[in-house]
Amino acid sequence: MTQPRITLGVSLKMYFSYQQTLAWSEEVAEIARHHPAMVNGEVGLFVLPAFPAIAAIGQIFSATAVSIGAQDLCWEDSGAWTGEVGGPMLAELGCRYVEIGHAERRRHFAETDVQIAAKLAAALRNGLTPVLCFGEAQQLPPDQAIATCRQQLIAALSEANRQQLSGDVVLAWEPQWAIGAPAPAPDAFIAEVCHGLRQLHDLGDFRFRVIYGGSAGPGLLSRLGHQVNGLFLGRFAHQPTALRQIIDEAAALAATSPSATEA
Ligand SMILES: O=C(CO)COP(=O)(O)O
Repeated sequence: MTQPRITLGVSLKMYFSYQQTLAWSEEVAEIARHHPAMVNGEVGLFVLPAFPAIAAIGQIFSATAVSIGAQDLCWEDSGAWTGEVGGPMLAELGCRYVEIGHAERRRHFAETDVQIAAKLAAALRNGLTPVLCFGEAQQLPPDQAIATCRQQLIAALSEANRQQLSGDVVLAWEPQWAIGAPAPAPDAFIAEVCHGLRQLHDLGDFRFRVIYGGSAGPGLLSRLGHQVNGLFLGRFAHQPTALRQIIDEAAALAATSPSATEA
């Protein structure tokens, strides 16, 4: 499948109630139905709600270009895994994306590199595009941040590589210190690290898009230009008007994309 020139993702984390999730999705679907860059596929948007809202927002976004996904999955496909949700059910529900390894899951639920690698393989095995989250814990110079991220990526992709799986993977680089902060990481730092991450070519048989997350909001994409393939949004997409502004910025960027197929 042809990739959008700019990819935007929104994780709603656990911020919204069920009804708030539906109301927000209705407003975003309305934007997506009319935005030329979304209708023509130049700007892609995926939305990751809490599990119970997946089916309902799948209906809301059904006649739009917006893809849906989940914020996590089990590394096993079925069986005695109380409380877990497997990739086959996510695929059945119409998910195209699944987030893996977010810093909050590592921190609060003690997710390990081994579990994250198994989840990534489970996603690919079930035809889901992993949104692989990674990022350095402390502020580091760009070269050290890239080296730290590279190690995390090698670990996260190891099981998929061992099983000779391939496919699209969204690399959602989120410096942990920039998540939930008042402002994103400095523009020049984001640009340099994303450039470095896009130069990593020895990670396996995957097609990567590198998107930045961590207090990303309106204005950032225009400032970064073609240094990134897109953004992974949290709080600053809660207002549909702010998300529309970011989609406008993505559309402007897509229109000046150096490549017809990939930013
Ligand atoms: O973690 C993030 C996206 O998953 C970023 O969240 P914030 O933009 O709210 O910091």
